[in-house]
Amino acid sequence: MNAPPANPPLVELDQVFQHVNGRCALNALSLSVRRGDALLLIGPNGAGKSLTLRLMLGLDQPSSGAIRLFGQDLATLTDAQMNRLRSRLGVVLQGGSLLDELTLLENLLLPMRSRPLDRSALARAARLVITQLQLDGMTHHYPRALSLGQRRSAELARALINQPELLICDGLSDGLDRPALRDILSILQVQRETRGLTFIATDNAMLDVIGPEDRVLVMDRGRLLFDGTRAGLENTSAEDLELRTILEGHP
Ligand SMILES: Nc1ncnc2c1ncn2[C@@H]1O[C@H](COP(=O)(O)OP(=O)(O)OP(=O)(O)O)[C@@H](O)[C@H]1O
Repeated sequence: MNAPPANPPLVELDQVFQHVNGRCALNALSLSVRRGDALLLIGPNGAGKSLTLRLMLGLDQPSSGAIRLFGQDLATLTDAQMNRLRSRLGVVLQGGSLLDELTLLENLLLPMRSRPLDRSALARAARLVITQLQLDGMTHHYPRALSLGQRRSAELARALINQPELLICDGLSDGLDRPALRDILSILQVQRETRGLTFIATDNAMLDVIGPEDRVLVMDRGRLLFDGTRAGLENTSAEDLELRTILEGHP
C-alpha cells in the first residue's frame, strides 16, 4: 500500500457530483485547499457553495466522487474517526447557531465539552477569543441582548476557541457592514500568519475586502468557473462574459 503524502492538502474534492431532487447541484467539482490557504468561495444564490461546504464537513455524502479531509477519504471513515477530524475544524454555518438559553460564555465553551481541560485552561481559551473578537463585557449576556455583528463575532469566537487548523465559514458576513467584515478578516489573517490557520469562506461580500493575491473560487450552477487570485479574477472577467455577468450580479 502507498503511504499517504507527508503534507496532503487539507481538503480535496475530486470529480464530485451531487444530485439533489433529481437535479445536478454539483457538477464534476474538483478543488484542493492547502495548509495556510485563505479561500473565498463565491457565486450566485443556488450555485452550490453551501452544498460544497457540507460535503467537506462530512454532513452530506456526494452522489459520486471523492472528498478528502486532512488526507483522509471521508467515505472510508467511521463516526469516531469523523468526529476526531471534526475536532480539528472550526465551523460557522449560515443562519446563526448560538443557543438562546445559554450565555455568550456558555455558548463559547460548547466545543470544549469533550476536552479534558481544567477550569483555568478553559478560562484562558475563552479569554483569548473574547479579546480577539472584542466581546469583552458581554460574556454573561444572552444572544438576544447582542447586536447581529456581536452574534456573528460570538459564532466566530466559538469556532476559533479550539484553535482549529481549518476554519470553514458559510455566510459569515450576513448582516455585517464592511468595517465589521474587515475587522473579522484581519483577525483571521493574524491567525493565518501566526499559527498557519487555513480558512474557507463562502461570502460574496468578502470579495471587496480581500487582498489581490488572495484565492477566489467562482461557482455557478454547481460548476467551478474560476480558481485563482482576486487580481486574476479581475483580469479574466474583463474578457469572460459568463464570469463578468456573474460578478455583476445579473441572472
Ligand atoms: N436540502 C435541500 N433540498 C433541496 N434542494 C436543495 C437542498 N440544499 C440545496 N439544494 C439545492 O441545491 C442547489 C445548491 O444550493 P446551495 O445552498 O449549495 O447554494 P448556495 O450557492 O450556497 O446558495 P446561497 O448563496 O443562496 O446560500 C440549489 O439549487 C438548491 O436549491
